[in-house]
Amino acid sequence: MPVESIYFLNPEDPFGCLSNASRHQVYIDGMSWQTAEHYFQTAKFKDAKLRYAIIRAETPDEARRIAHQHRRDQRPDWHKIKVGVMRKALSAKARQNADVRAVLLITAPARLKQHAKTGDFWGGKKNMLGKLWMQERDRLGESGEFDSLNRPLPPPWEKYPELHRASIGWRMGYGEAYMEEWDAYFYGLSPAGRSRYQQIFTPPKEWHGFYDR
Ligand SMILES: Nc1nc(O)c(N)c(N[C@@H]2O[C@H](COP(=O)(O)O)[C@@H](O)[C@H]2O)n1
Repeated sequence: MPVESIYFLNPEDPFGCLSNASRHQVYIDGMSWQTAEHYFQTAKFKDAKLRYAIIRAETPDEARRIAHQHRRDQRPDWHKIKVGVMRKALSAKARQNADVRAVLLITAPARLKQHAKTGDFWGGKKNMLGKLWMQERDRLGESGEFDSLNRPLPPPWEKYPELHRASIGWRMGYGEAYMEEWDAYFYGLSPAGRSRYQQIFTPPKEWHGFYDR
């Protein structure tokens, strides 16, 4: 089954809380930051005055604008550390904001992509921001139900497409063993998890009504 892609960029859009510009505070390195963007843009500099100007910027766009204006004063190792800085920002944002965490987890197993208008690093071809979000999603779901949905057990029609629904193979041999495994997996999910699973794996015509058995 093809994996869908979810795009984000503007904070007002349905998955906009994944944008660094969304209005979610983060608490990192002993202080509170207005947005993840404020934290990220400030981290580029060592100069205290400049850092202060970015910290106090009224909007995340303004923080980014000031940082870009002073590009030449960036710390020399910035390109080596920037991915780690971004990872730290996203992790704090998801762990400290329940609404962001809920949206992030419900995106599974879709691919996350920043719909950047400019640049190919955080969005575009490289899509580093999307990749970091997916890594954070995996970490958050590691021991929980969302991990089961990230790596779902495929439904019987995807696992053994050679067996038609009425086949005796589902009552004997490998089909039977798989059906037992699948039942244990599916009925082990919460009602919300089962509902999400059914959205992801819509049965083909032959298997219509399967979930209502
Ligand atoms: N608003 C917006 N529009 C674009 O087209 C973008 N590519 C981005 N990217 C975001 O900007 C931050 C990093 O930028 P710089 O490394 O300072 O260029 C980061 O939050 C990206 O997600 N934003």
